[in-house]
Amino acid sequence: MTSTPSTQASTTNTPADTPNGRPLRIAVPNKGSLSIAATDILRESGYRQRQDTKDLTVFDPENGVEFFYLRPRDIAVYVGAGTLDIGITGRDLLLDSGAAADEVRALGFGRSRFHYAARPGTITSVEGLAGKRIATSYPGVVRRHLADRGIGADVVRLDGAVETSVQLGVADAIADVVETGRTLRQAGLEVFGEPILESEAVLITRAGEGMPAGFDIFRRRIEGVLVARSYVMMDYDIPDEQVEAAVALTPGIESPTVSPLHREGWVAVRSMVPRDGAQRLMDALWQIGARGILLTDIHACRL
Ligand SMILES: Nc1ncnc2c1ncn2[C@@H]1O[C@H](COP(=O)(O)OP(=O)(O)OP(=O)(O)O)[C@@H](O)[C@H]1O
Ligand SMILES: O=P(O)(O)OC[C@H]1O[C@H](OP(=O)(O)OP(=O)(O)O)[C@H](O)[C@@H]1O
Ligand SMILES: [Mg+2]
Repeated sequence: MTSTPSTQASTTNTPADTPNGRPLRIAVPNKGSLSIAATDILRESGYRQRQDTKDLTVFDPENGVEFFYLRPRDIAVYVGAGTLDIGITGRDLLLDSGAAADEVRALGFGRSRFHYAARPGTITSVEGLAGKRIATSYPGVVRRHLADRGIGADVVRLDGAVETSVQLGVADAIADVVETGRTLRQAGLEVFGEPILESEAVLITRAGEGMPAGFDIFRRRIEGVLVARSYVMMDYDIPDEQVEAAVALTPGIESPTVSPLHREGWVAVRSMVPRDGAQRLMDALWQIGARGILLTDIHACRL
């Protein structure tokens, strides 16, 4: 990818400058596996998002940001060129683009592995790829992976449905995104070798530049939502003599809140706990005498 695309905001809500200078410009996947989860996290972070999947841009003047809905593959190119300040894209797409953009935060959705695969028994190791044809939509990632290992192979670039290329005789092996493995099985292919990389959605900014103005607030909002998703609030009542044992089980992020109860000899404890394992924690608290144990969702936070 060598060209630098220009941004063309072509909706009616083109922004004027915000009072604090120009808005922060953020690239969001317009379709594909990352699109819905990306707009969900932005909406939960309090940003205005598009109502219609055909909208190309959304201006959010209250928050001083403008969103550009772009092909996920192009997002790193815009951010690397400095045309846009921040992007949400896949780590694999960022690496494939070779753009001058850096991953600043993993976002915990759009997880996948990138693997080589072939018909069982034909190619069973990365070394076995020497002299073969490998079909992929990620030629940058694959060429680098092969070059690092000194393996010469012919990389065939396809836009999608890469798994079918072996059956059609276009390639001997493929390198592609694997999520459940269903597509590979359907095509009669099997992965071999270690995963080439593990990917998920990431926040990216331009490499070598300081963080763009306004980035701190944006990042804090996103982090607030991610923490809120992975933690729950736990409340319980416990006899005084068991408080230390209970607090050891639920240490919270900084320190749990312990408040007096009207009932003599008892206190109420409130603490954030990881969502995973919260039920086991409730069992353990019950065992040591806690009662009235409540779990509630957190929608957003600043820690
Ligand atoms: N099951 C999946 N299939 C494809 N990409 C996935 C999957 N799960 C996660 N991803 C991630 O989504 C990004 C690819 O997004 P992209 O929109 O280009 O492909 P897509 O979901 O295949 O969309 P489309 O094929 O409709 O263009 C990559 O970062 C990839 O790792
Ligand atoms: O392991 P799985 O759960 O089967 O998912 C992985 C498949 O999904 C994606 O294809 P997509 O449907 O996006 O079609 P495409 O190849 O045309 O992009 C990806 O390219 C793999 O083919
Ligand atoms: Mg696809």
